Amino acid sequence: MDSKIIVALDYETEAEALSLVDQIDPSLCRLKVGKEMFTSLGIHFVKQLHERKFDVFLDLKYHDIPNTVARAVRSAADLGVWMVDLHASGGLAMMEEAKKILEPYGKDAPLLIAVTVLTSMEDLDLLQIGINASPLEQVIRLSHLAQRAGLDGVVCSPQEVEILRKNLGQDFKLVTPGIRPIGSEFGDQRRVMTPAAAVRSGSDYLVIGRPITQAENPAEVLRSINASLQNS
Ligand SMILES: O=c1ccn([C@@H]2O[C@H](COP(=O)(O)O)[C@@H](O)[C@H]2O)c(=O)[nH]1
Repeated sequence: MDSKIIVALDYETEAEALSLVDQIDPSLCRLKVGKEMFTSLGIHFVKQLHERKFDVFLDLKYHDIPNTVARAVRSAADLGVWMVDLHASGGLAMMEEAKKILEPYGKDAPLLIAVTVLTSMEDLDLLQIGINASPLEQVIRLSHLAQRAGLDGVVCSPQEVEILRKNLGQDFKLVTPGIRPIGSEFGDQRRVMTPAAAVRSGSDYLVIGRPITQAENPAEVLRSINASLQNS
């Protein structure tokens, strides 16, 4: 099975994360390492996941001058991650330089995707940082920019997937956090959807953290979400 689920391993300790990882199989999901675990554990942790044959999405959301971001992306490629991301709001030149530095890696290059508008943000949040556009308008604008830079896809809310798919084609990867199974708490997420609805809308990958990681039996919840996607 090639699961669409990417589990966001947002844990305080390596032991907690590995206790889940060691109960599951790479056919059930890919794994996302974000700022919390990478800051405390670094590449050693990513290597442990690779040793267990999991594909790793390194979610550090780079945002800096083009040279700095491109070099960070190259380090991610050298680490052998499956996917890596940057913020589209860093601009076209930054995204182009990051894409260019991956050319020597050919088919071994990681997927390079751009974060558009964080799924925790709504209209007011954008207004407060000087963006007078709805999240949807801004996501569309930044997704077109990412595609123009040659990136492989974007991170967006599942609520934006249908329209992006029509505009950007079948091959452009749409990676969606903001996934909340019925009955689970939204927490800080705002632009959300259930796993099955996200898949029906056309999401390529569903990033799911707390609904799995904070569950009493995370491995069981992962299995049941996978099962719910079989008929979507
Ligand atoms: O727009 C974005 C971009 C990234 N994320 C990350 O996804 C997970 C979601 O975790 P949940 O616990 O399911 O909310 C988390 O690691 C975020 O850093 C996002 O949520 N939204």
